[in-house]
Amino acid sequence: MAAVKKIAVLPGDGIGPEVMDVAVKVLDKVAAKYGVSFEKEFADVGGIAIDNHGTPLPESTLSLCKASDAILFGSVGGPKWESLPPEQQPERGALLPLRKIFGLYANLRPAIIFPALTGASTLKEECISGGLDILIVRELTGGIYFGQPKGREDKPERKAFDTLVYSESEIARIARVAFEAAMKRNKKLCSIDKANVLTTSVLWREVVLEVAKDYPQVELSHMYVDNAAMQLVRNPKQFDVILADNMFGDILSDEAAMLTGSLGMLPSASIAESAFGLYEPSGGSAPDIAGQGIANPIAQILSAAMMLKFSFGMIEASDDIEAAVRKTLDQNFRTGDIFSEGMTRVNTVQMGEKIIANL
Ligand SMILES: NC(=O)c1ccc[n+]([C@@H]2O[C@H](COP(=O)([O-])OP(=O)(O)OC[C@H]3O[C@@H](n4cnc5c(N)ncnc54)[C@H](O)[C@@H]3O)[C@@H](O)[C@H]2O)c1
Ligand SMILES: CC(C)[C@H](C(=O)O)[C@@H](O)C(=O)O
Ligand SMILES: [Mg+2]
Repeated sequence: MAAVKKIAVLPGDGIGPEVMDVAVKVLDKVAAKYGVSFEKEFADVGGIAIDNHGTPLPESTLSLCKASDAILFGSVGGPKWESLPPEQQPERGALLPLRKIFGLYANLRPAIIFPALTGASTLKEECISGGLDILIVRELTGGIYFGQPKGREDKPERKAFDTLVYSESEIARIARVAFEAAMKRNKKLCSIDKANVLTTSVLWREVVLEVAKDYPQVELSHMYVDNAAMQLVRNPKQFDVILADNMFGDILSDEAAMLTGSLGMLPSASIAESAFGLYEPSGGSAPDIAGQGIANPIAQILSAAMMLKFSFGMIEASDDIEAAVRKTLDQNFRTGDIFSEGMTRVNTVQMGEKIIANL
């Protein structure tokens, strides 16, 4: 019997608990099928933690994460907590500290168009025919999200500032992750920057070029972020692996999500130097549809699959989940966000049941 893996399950806010419920049931099915055991412990994070404990990242939640092998995260935030001081809000008070505390510097966001979903993409069929498979590698613990100083002054007029800073070691380690990923894929890497304006980007390009010397088989290109945003919708098939800093990667991954049909399809893995990781959908708590039971649970389910692969080394089980998702889409089941004429509309729970039946 394999060692028991301990998972800190943090559903969070909005659609988080709705889609997490389904992902946990998928894990139960995997456990039964593979004769493994997952010890899942739930804790509050984000807005719900503010409501229940007065803080978005309670000490008890943090200790649970520290005692676990991985974190399965839903999403945090929503209108209810938006007027709190920024540092006390769910995003800045819980999600960003978790990323920093656990050194989760490598954020992998695969944007895959399942062939059955080409019709759900906003792009013309010919741009994505044959499917699409892009991996965005986003730096997650540096850049403008964390640089100091950061703050505001109110006199003589209101002024606010964030600092964009990157060191060569931060750039080199994320570049290595991207090159390694490219080696396992189509050996193409596009590094995104704004080197025509930003000094950090000049260093970014310099260091990426140095790391590239260790990966002569990888075809490396550089692209300014504004052009990249345009190229992603013009001809997304030119990309294999995209490497980006924290903020550019945030923006481009939402854009890439839409190519796949919906933000509800895009999972993510945030990993540390060790096998430890936090796994969450790339999208958020979707307050506009929360509480209606209609959210797409696939991003959360595929995030759990990434956890099996990257933190637990359970490649076969992970592939199995992906295959079950693929089969369910081939059977024409669709939540509202990816629904189109002639398909069978299902809600969150039903989508989960269909996927589990295909596992
Ligand atoms: N990792 C996170 O916890 C995370 C990520 C992004 C945003 N947020 C937070 O979420 C809140 C809402 O942010 P937002 O509205 O800008 O972005 P969002 O990602 O929550 O929603 C954007 C759009 O995508 C749709 N969408 C997202 N996930 C979906 C799913 N699974 N199924 C169907 N549709 C889905 C939403 O309905 C909405 O129309 C904010 O408080 C934001 O800070 C949290
Ligand atoms: C909620 C927010 C802090 C977060 C980010 O910007 O990293 C989100 O947009 C994401 O993409 O995970
Ligand atoms: Mg984002």
